[in-house]
Amino acid sequence: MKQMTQGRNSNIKDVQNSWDERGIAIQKVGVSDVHLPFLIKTKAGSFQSVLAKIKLTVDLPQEFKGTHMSRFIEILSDWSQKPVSYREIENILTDTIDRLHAKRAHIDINFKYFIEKTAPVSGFKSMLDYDCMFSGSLARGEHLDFMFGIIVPFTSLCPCSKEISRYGAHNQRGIMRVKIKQQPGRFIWIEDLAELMECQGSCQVYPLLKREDEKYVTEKAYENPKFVEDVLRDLVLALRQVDSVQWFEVECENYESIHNHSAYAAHIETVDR
Ligand SMILES: Nc1nc2c(ncn2[C@@H]2O[C@H](COP(=O)(O)OP(=O)(O)OP(=O)(O)O)[C@@H](O)[C@H]2O)c(=O)[nH]1
Repeated sequence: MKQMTQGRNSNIKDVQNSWDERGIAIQKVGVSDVHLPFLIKTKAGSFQSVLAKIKLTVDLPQEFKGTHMSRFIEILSDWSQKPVSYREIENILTDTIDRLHAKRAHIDINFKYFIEKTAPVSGFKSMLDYDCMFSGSLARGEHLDFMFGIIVPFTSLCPCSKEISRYGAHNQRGIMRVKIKQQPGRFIWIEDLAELMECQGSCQVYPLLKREDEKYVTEKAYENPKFVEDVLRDLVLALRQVDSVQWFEVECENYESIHNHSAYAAHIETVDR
């Protein structure tokens, strides 16, 4: 789909290329809220077709009036047909720097990714959706600065409620948001990070549960009560164990069933190796 970007319409004025006198270099200019089908590489060696929401930008020197917006869409349209993961993000950004004659390029790709879950007792299979984000920044001649983010749902059961109540304990669905940066060249599969994260709640969530599964998850959460702080701390310990992780940001949020507000905890860490 790559098209000629120059040499056409030489009789139409190129306003973008005209001079700007305000002396302001722009740090990020480009396109946002671009929705495109993208192919995301899977751990199994294939790819998943997702609906991606994309922001792609470059720097613009102070002397130019405007960037060439059409070229961002040319680039994204080309890449929407090739399976993408960490390495391809670097290639997309190199391509963007070259085609926009820029010094730096940045991309955010947000998408829903599906992973098959197996119900704990019945073994029924179903697909759970995870919100994911690839974010990359590249300057000419430098290493890719890549961040991977994922949101994973979980069940939590309150240890205080369990301790003080004659019956039951309040429990709820929560979410963990994790963003990680890894050593250059290292990459963790979405499937592996999701699995590591969802072990940290009182119990995992599943799209499809039969009665025997429902009994199992109810009792499992009851045997494994956790405050939002417990979930966060266990997640921090688990992320420190992933040897390629250099930096992470973690947020946990419990949509409390006894309040109309959430319990929230957050932590940012540069891992000391
Ligand atoms: N820079 C800039 N471009 C805009 C803006 N609004 C619309 N445009 C775009 O201007 C584009 C056309 O300009 P270019 O992308 O430079 O197109 P072109 O000159 O035909 O293409 P090239 O030969 O690749 O430079 C259209 O894609 C419009 O989307 C804006 O606010 N800023």
